[in-house]
Amino acid sequence: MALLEAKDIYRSFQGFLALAGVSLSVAEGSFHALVGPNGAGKTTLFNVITGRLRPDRGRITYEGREITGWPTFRIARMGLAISFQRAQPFLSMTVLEAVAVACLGYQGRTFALLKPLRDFKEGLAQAEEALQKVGLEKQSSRRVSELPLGDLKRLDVAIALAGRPKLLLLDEPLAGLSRAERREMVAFIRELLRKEGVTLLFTEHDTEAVLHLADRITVLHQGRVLAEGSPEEIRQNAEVRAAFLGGGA
Ligand SMILES: Nc1ncnc2c1ncn2[C@@H]1O[C@H](COP(=O)(O)OP(=O)(O)OP(=O)(O)O)[C@@H](O)[C@H]1O
Repeated sequence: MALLEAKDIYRSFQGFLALAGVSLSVAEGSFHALVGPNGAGKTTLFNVITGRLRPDRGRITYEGREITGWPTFRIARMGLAISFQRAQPFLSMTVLEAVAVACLGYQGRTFALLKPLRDFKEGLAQAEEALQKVGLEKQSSRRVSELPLGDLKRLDVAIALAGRPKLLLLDEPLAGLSRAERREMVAFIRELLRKEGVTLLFTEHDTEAVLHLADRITVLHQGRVLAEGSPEEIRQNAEVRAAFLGGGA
């Protein structure tokens, strides 16, 4: 069954068509990659799915419910997680505080004058659990801004998992990592999400990692779906090889 569906999505920027009728179906339990050369429209589609951008046309459904145009926070509360780690306010917090604040945010709580301590303690307990899941418990009192990139990416996942999502969206989770770190990150994502039963939709430029991690791949090119299939089908698709895989992107 499809957990997420995008149907015939159009989105333009000042007359430039970034998405020209894209459809995508993410099956529950799958690891689905969205790939394509620079400017193909991947981030724009992510932003439309998560409510950061409104599509000009088309529909997004999640668990069979139409969510097109819903605000991001409402979509997040339905169990569709996106990463927050690069948001400025998080950088000055400790690792534990960043995850705790995210936990409270998912539950629609804030630091009000009344009951803040009890809520925050609950948030901290959940945050500790999330940090253990990603192996960052020893870093919990470090500032987010001091973390090496590999740990920042794990924090990204911890923050997303704190909302107990069904679907996780990761935009280039391996960007900036060394070859060895990328391998480790792929194994980490795969094991953790399988254990948690989380469906994954991700973008990534590292072709080797995509072929290892994904069980379904959609290839975007110039705002359109060029191909869709299993890693093996995509690897053998001549059009894809010409437009993308052979291009070293
Ligand atoms: N806010 C914006 N204003 C104007 N043009 C935009 C905007 N956002 C995206 N675009 C354009 O839309 C096209 C698709 O961009 P998008 O960022 O979705 O591509 P992408 O596939 O994510 O690329 P990359 O792999 O480089 O991140 C690009 O030509 C980009 O310049």
